Amino acid sequence: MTGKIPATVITGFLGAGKTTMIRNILQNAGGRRIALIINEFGDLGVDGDVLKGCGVETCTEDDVIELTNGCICCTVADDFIPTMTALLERDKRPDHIVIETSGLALPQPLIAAFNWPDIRTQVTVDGVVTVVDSAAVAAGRFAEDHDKLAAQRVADDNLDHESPIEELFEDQLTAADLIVLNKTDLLDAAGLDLVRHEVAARTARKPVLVEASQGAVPVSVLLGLNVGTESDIANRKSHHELEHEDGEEHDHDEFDSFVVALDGVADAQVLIERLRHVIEAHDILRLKGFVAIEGKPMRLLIQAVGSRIDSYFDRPWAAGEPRDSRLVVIGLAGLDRAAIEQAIRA
Ligand SMILES: Nc1nc2c(ncn2[C@@H]2O[C@H](COP(=O)(O)OP(=O)(O)OP(=O)(O)O)[C@@H](O)[C@H]2O)c(=O)[nH]1
Repeated sequence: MTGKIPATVITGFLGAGKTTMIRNILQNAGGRRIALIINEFGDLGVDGDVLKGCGVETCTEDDVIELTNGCICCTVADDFIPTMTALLERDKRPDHIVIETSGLALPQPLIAAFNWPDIRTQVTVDGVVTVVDSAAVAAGRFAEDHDKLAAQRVADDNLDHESPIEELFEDQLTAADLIVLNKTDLLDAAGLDLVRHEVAARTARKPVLVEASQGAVPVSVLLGLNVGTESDIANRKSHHELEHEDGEEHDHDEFDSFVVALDGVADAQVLIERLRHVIEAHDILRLKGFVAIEGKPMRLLIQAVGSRIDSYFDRPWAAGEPRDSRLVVIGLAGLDRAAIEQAIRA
């Protein structure tokens, strides 16, 4: 075996643009054989599907491995390590491994897993890239919402944290070797300046910041950082690790996710307007999935981050493929599932 295989960990909050950036990496890989490990919260596998459908020749279905368990950090031993081991046993080993964490994952335990004896000898963390939704930062989505927190505390005595979203955002920044301020197309210069300061203020470390739109960062900037991050975990502790130095497990009770299945949808625009309304009424953080529109040969991909909704027909339904319409909904714990399902299906 020649040197260790570099692995890039791509993290960032729900909807920041991780999958979009990875797609850009695959399209510009320059012949490099890249294996992808993708983890998603909410078991619908939308990201894997988007990437498998990206039509990049160098990226075959075999090279996209999905861990649909939701939280890479909690499943490190159960899922991630055997997946990684199997990948390393393949005849054709990848030149580079890219791991997309779920938008709700703490990257720290994942990075620590690279110190497992079987893995450490064969792979090294090239670097941790944290993708930031600059528009969401500018809109104050990661700043503490005191009213909402107070309401959550009333509902749950055990809430020992500050805002779970804010903590997670900071933990993902703290893990970074490189921070991509994405979605700059949605901001003006002053807004971007504010985001730069806000992000820098939320991590004691000083990782490099790059700005991007649609995750378009040159591959030469993203890959080949050569940091060996697994040897530097002591400097990147999460809030949770700092609070519980005994390494107590964290859980995701703070977030909630479920899938809504729809029957035939007649009009895409009507559905999207309805979704916008539901997202705002129920404070949904992320909603995505595929929908069959009656009479249309293509499936509609829906991607909502907060109340910003993107949608496009991504590919024709395959012959014999069930035309299922399913949307994954993610929000803070306590989502009113029955009301949301009813409103989406109305
Ligand atoms: N306007 C704008 N939209 C973007 C940009 N980058 C990504 N998006 C959109 O934001 C939405 C979420 O992008 P994804 O790449 O799926 O985000 P993600 O971080 O992988 O999301 P999760 O896996 O759910 O955490 C999609 O609708 C993208 O098209 C950008 O730079 N500008």
